[in-house]
Amino acid sequence: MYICLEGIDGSGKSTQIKLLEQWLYNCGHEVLRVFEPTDSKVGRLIREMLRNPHATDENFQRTLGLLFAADRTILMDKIIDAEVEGKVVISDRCFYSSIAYQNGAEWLSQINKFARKPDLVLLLDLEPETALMRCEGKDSFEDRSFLEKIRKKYLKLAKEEEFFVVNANNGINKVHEDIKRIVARRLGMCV
Ligand SMILES: Nc1ncnc2c1ncn2[C@@H]1O[C@H](COP(=O)(O)OP(=O)(O)OP(=O)(O)O)[C@@H](O)[C@H]1O
Ligand SMILES: Cc1cn([C@H]2C[C@H](O)[C@@H](COP(=O)(O)O)O2)c(=O)[nH]c1=O
Repeated sequence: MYICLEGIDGSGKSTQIKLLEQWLYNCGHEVLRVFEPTDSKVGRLIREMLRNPHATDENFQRTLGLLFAADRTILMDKIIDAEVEGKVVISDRCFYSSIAYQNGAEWLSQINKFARKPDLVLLLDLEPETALMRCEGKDSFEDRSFLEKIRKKYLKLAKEEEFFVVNANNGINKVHEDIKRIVARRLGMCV
């Protein structure tokens, strides 16, 4: 089972994924936690590029789209191996981040054709204003109007791809409870 948490910067993905990992582990599941960009050479290059002040330029975004696809392709073996071993894979972002953040769904789908689609996607949804207040100015995408656009794209994707939308305006514990309920149902567990 491959589960992905998506959402704009500062929506609480890292916080929730750690709680989810601990809960799944306590319930007796073997878990692999991954994140994108990864800590591969390509992932580290991406993080460096994200510090660029021109990060929202069109060609810069195209280059990032290609690098994210490469980074993701490298990650796939690890995910597939873990699934074969019966682990639950939980991922902080996946292919859908590229669709939301970079432009051009068609060419992005082409270059991501080796990326496995998650079995379950949870979208942590909240207003960019709140997300920005929670962030610490970590990278150059943290701009209100930009995040507004990204949020709209995510909500559109959620309808098209049947994501579970979680209200991330709530407190950490309530968001965790909501996520647990959705994941438990999918894994056939009781909460
Ligand atoms: N539900 C919540 N209510 C209030 N604060 C929260 C909540 N969830 C997370 N936070 C805080 O908001 C900040 C951002 O959270 P977190 O790093 O988990 O988000 P993220 O989606 O992983 O961000 P990014 O995409 O930028 O890495 C952290 O300081 C975290 O403690
Ligand atoms: C996977 C992926 C990520 N991004 C962006 C989204 C964020 O601004 C950063 C990643 O940092 P975070 O700590 O996980 O928030 O990268 C993107 O633009 N495209 C992608 O495919």
